[in-house]
Parts: sequence; structure tokens; C-alpha cells
Amino acid sequence: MRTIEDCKLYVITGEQYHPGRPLAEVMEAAIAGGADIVQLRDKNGTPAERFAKAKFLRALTRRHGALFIVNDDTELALAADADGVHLGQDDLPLEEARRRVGRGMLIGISTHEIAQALEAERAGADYVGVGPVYPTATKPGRKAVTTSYVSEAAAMLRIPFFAIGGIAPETAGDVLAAGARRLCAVSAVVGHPDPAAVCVSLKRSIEKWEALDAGRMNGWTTAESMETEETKKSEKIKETEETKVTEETKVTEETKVTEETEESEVTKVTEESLVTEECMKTAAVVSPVAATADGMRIPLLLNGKRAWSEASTLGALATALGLAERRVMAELNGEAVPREDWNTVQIRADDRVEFVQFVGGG
Ligand SMILES: Cc1ncc(COP(=O)(O)OP(=O)(O)O)c(N)n1
Ligand SMILES: Cc1nc(C(=O)O)sc1CCOP(=O)(O)O
Ligand SMILES: [Mg+2]
Repeated sequence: MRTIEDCKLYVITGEQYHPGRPLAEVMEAAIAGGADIVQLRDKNGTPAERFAKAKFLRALTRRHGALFIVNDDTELALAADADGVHLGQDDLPLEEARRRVGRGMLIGISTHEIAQALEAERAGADYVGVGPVYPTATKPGRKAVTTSYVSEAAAMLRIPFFAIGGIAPETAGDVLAAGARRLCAVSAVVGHPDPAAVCVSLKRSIEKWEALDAGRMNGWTTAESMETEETKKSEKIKETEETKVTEETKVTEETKVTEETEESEVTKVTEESLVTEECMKTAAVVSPVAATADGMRIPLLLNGKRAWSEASTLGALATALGLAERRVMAELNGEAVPREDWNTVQIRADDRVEFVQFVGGG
């Protein structure tokens, strides 16, 4: 059976979004498209109706190896043999819910700010919802937390979190760029004529970011591994550097050759050429795997790669990367920033920073 860590796409029922279309058909399509978790959220049904739906969804999810969570109601979760229960800030307190459902059942908690999420983690929640990221008709009147809360959650939580509220194929990219790796949706999936296709699209977006993470973990040196590196004998380090030619670096070499033969004036600085191990020694920029929960690092996209920066200005970041004296240009969110402004331009969460270096030309 799937564990909560395995689960990336979470779909919640919302029968108001598919009038005339059976719950069974919609949720089966969502699972077929890749939903890993299904939650029964039914605010209007009678107890008997809710029990019947819960029993049905339990059987459906079990058949497909997906998890089944009941919203709000620990008794219904137990009666239906669900995998877990989801509780909001105004629902049953987590400690009481744990007492009722025992250790074997998952408990998820809705959170709308980082303090609530850290408290849920401390109190033993198995996962948290982080939202609503965007305003949503499914939860009217609740203020959007925006992607900055997603970034905080990504930097500070150890337990899995699901970004929720206005999640759709159109918004998923920004939410994933902010650091979410798990998404939860209602209307975009169940209100769509083709719920399976929406799930496939959301799942692909998540997997794309996971693949980027994996590439980064191979390509980046973490603070911890730097220490290990430094204890190695210098010959050994040299030997490793000579033999460590990854597919990625090969591609970079090929790209460089092509660009040089085409005599292009500028080329985007690659991670390999700029964010070297020397840079990493400053620990001002660390890979996601080395990020700690001190909350002081700014999440950003550095030359297209996710990074956490302790530097708060473009100038400090360039210095930390060893680029301050090099012939490079800086772009912040697609706009070139003159070098004389680097030290005054602040870096904010989710900024896109590109360092671009001159090659050849006049
Ligand atoms: C995964 C997930 N996250 C958040 C919620 C919202 O729970 P809550 O704040 O209790 O609001 P209601 O859903 O009960 O209206 C959720 N259900 N699931
Ligand atoms: C049920 C719920 N809880 C939220 C929270 O932030 O806690 S947002 C939400 C509704 C999500 O619906 P949709 O995908 O249609 O926007
Ligand atoms: Mg609730």
C-alpha cells in the first residue's frame, strides 16, 4: 500500500461541481488519471448517505491502491475503514483525534500560516494542507495565502504538505516553482469534463519538478558533502573531478562548442560553470537537500534551478558565487540589472535570477 510520502496528487470530492454525473464515475476517472489520495468531503449528505459514499470510495481506492481520507469526521473514518481523517483548524483538535483513531490512521491538518503547520508537525500530524494558495469558490471567504506560504512550507516542514486552493494545470507551475511537490485539488479536477486528463497534467507537472530536483541533487554539492570533500586528499579530489563527467556536463560541453562555433556573443552561464564547488564552500547558496529549517534562506530560481540563498541582495549573491569580479550580466525576473545596482537590489522569495556570461565577441 502507498505511504503518505509516496502520494503526490490528492483529489477531494466536490459533487456540486458535477451535477447529474455520478460520484463514482468522476472519482474513478481521477484515480485513473493518477490521483494517489481521494478525500470524501460532503457537507450536505445525511449520515446514511455519507456512510454509503465512504464505503464506496473505500472499496474503489483499495482496488486501485490509492489512499482514502474522510474529511472532518473521525467516527465515519473509523466506520468506513479509511486510511485517515482530515481536520481543519476549527475541527477536533489533533490530540483528541489521535486518541480516537489510534496510531494506525493518518491525520491531516489544514494550515493557513507557517506557525500552524509547525504546530501540526510537532503534534504528530502525518501531513498538512497549505492553502488556500489562491482564492477559491470551494472555500469562499478564506483569504489566499499566496505562494509565499508555499515557499515557507517547503523550506521549513519535514512532513509532507499538499498545496491546496485554486490548484489547476494553469496554476500548478507557479506553485511547484514555489517549492510544493504535492498538490491537492477539487474543482479543477471534479468539475472538468475529463477529470483523468486534468490529473495526468497535474501529475506530469509534479514529476517534471521531481526530475529537476533529482538532476539538481546529482549536480549540486551540498554543504555536508563539501565537508567530506574537504577532508579528502587533494590527489583523490583531482581524480574524482577528472572522472566525474556526467551526462549533464557532456551536454554543457556540447552546447558550449556549438555556441562558440556559432560565435554567439553571450551564453547563459550554466550551473556547472558558475555554481562551482568553490562557490558552495561559502554556504551562501545551498541545494535544497542541504537547506535547513532555520527559515532564513530565500528560495529562488538560480539559472533555472531551485536554490536557497542566504544573500539578500544581488551583489551579495554574486559575491557568494564568486562572480562579483567576473564578466557577467545579471537578470532579475527577466530584467537586466546594471552592475552598479547589484548591491541595492533585494532578492525576494521566488525571484528568478540569471547570471549570463560573455563568451567571445568583441
Ligand atoms: C487536504 C485538505 N486540506 C485542507 C482541507 C480543508 O479543511 P478545513 O479547513 O477543515 O475545511 P473543510 O474542508 O472542512 O471545509 C481539506 N479538507 N483537505
Ligand atoms: C477544502 C479546501 N480547503 C482549503 C484550505 O486552504 O484549507 S482550500 C479548499 C478548497 C480547494 O478547492 P479548489 O481546488 O476547488 O480550489
Ligand atoms: Mg474541516
